[in-house]
Amino acid sequence: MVFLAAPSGNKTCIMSHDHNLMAFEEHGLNEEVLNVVSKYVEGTNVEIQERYKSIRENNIGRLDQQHSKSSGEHESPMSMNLEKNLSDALDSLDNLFCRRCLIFDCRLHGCSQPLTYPSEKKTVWSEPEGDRKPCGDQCYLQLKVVKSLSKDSTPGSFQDKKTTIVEEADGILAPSSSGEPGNKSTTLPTRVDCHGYLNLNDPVSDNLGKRKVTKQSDTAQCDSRLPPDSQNSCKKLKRISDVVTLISDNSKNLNLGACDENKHIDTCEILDKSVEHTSNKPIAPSSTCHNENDKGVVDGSKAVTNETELKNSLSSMEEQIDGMLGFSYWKPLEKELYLKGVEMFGRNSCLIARNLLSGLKTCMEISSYMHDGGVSMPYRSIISASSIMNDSGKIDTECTDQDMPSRSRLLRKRGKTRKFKYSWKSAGHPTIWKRIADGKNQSCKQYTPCGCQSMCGKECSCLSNGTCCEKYCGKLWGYGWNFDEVGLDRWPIVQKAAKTGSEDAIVPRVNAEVDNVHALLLDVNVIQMSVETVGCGDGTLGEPPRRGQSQCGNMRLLLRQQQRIILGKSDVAGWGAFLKNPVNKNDYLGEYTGELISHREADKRGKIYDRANSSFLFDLNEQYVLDAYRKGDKLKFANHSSNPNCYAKVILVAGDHRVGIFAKEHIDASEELFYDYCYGPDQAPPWARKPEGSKRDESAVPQGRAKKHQSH
Ligand SMILES: C[S@@+](CC[C@H](N)C(=O)[O-])C[C@H]1O[C@@H](n2cnc3c(N)ncnc32)[C@H](O)[C@@H]1O
Repeated sequence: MVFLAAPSGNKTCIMSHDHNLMAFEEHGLNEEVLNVVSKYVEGTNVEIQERYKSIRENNIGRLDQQHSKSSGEHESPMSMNLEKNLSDALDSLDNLFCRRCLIFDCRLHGCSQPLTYPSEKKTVWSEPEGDRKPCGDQCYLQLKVVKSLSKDSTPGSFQDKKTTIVEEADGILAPSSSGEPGNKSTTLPTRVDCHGYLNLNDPVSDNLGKRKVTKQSDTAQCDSRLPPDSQNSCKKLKRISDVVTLISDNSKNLNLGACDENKHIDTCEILDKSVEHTSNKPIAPSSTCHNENDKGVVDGSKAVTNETELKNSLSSMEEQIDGMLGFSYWKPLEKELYLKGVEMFGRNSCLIARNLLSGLKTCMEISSYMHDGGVSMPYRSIISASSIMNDSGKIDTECTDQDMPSRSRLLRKRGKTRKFKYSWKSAGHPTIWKRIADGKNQSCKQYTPCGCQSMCGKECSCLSNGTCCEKYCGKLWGYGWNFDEVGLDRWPIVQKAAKTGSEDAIVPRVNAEVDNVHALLLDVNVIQMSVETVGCGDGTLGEPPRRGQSQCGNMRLLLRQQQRIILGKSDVAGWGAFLKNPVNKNDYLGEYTGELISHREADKRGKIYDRANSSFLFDLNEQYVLDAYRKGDKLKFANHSSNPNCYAKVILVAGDHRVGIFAKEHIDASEELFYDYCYGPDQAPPWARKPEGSKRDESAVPQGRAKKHQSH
């Protein structure tokens, strides 16, 4: 029984806790449950019982109503309620969780980011599979350790016993492939504890040898001439028989860890009964399962007269077994979280476990579920009450990643009409990416360095790609590395080297492979730089780089090399931004930051802001608007002027559009900063309208680029 309440010592109000309610719903209102719950919540058993009853009475009408509407899913009202809450919570997760930064409410990448598919996910931020480190004791990668151990095995080792369990650990095979010759069959953890994972540290794991493990050829022995349904039933049957055999064989030796030994024995008894029950079902000759291992478990020679009955029987039996073993029984809530995890992180059980199923399922369990057709399980529950068959009679474990129904399809099947948020077309990419998608910038990639051997000029590929120089640009690789990569303590050395060009601290020629450069930079003794070739342009879209600068212009935003800004009472309106130290023309002053919101959202907010005659909206690109009302830096207080001393520029930095504020001229210390909000024609509020006859300052922000949102 899993209780999700606060741990003891931090008692919580039971009846406000859906989870505890669920416990009663699931396990009944008996003494044992009450005892457990009372450990976590205030009150005596009687009080808890009474409170539960009263809350249930209050809720039951509403919940039952919901329940009766459900289409054949046999879930408790409480769990449905939980699912509903979960669905709401997942909505926020969808909207607010940044797939790139892996934080909530990231201000660089905006809301409702597009779904990232596993294949894409890996290239964006996941480590390659091979480099991945186990996420913990219960990581599925731990099974790889077994695999590597087994390679060096002596007689009696895992490999020697031809177990396929270690192969499963690779997380490659889905049960769907199990029927093909040469493929590995579904396997089970050798040592099953309450959580159903393999405890490699336990000598009991050696019991693997006693298990009648499924051999590679087992599944192939299912008659390939049988119809798919029968073959799959056969495989399913075998899997169950494996479990039973495993349990039976090891029942005396297995230490179930936290499990009660008696409970385990009970489990075996029940399993035996289940098996008996199943084996009594006649099996058709055509469905014969010629598996030696199944002997004594399922009589493969008997005829099936009612295949549906068999399937149902298998289904319920497997559920029963799964539930008892605890490792593959997935509650609707967990399935939902799992599905969401796959959407967000791809088939990465480590990340799913850590981010979405922490405390509910281990990485190994998730991995096993994933490769056991788990991806399709929620689908299964929607289509059919049976846990085996779907509408078309295909066994669901046949579903692969590609088969996985999209969330929208799931929702449609549930009768919901929520708008599908994740489509490739509605992707919230910055404008430049859209242009790439339109085919206008085919060669542009996010981190493609320009490779200019000397000062970037008009020929710089960054410019022709429509993107700015990024951190790997040019010869001055050192400047392309941020603090995280070089190390904060070493960065000043790199900077100094870049500025002075002193050859004692540095040696040119760092334009090697990126990885090598990384390595070189970590050891500053061997850093080599070509200092005379600094400068990759200032990263402004479409603008040629500036020559003669002592450093690469586009690094300033990235490196946050900004001026000190002071907040003070404006000479013009409300608060204003002031400069602490003097700056020169074109110096970078700082960034205009805020919440990244859609234009639609900005329109809504703009109406509200306009009523207060104070707006912090800034049009970033075709997709996004920055709203600095709640978030942002001091520069958000810079006021508008048609004759400003600053200008704002949208710059593409490492794939993100960001707004830099630059000095339009020399500015003295303590001066107030102004820039042109660039309101569109006829849209400027009265205070932003130019006096009659005055000429617009065309050198300011280009029209349609960095401009205040058109609300006034
Ligand atoms: C981004 S805020 C600037 C900070 C603002 N002064 C404050 O105290 O919060 C923009 C708002 O400041 C006011 N504002 C900015 N420039 C102005 C100007 N030149 N004249 C009058 N009001 C101005 C407008 O209300 C505008 O919506």
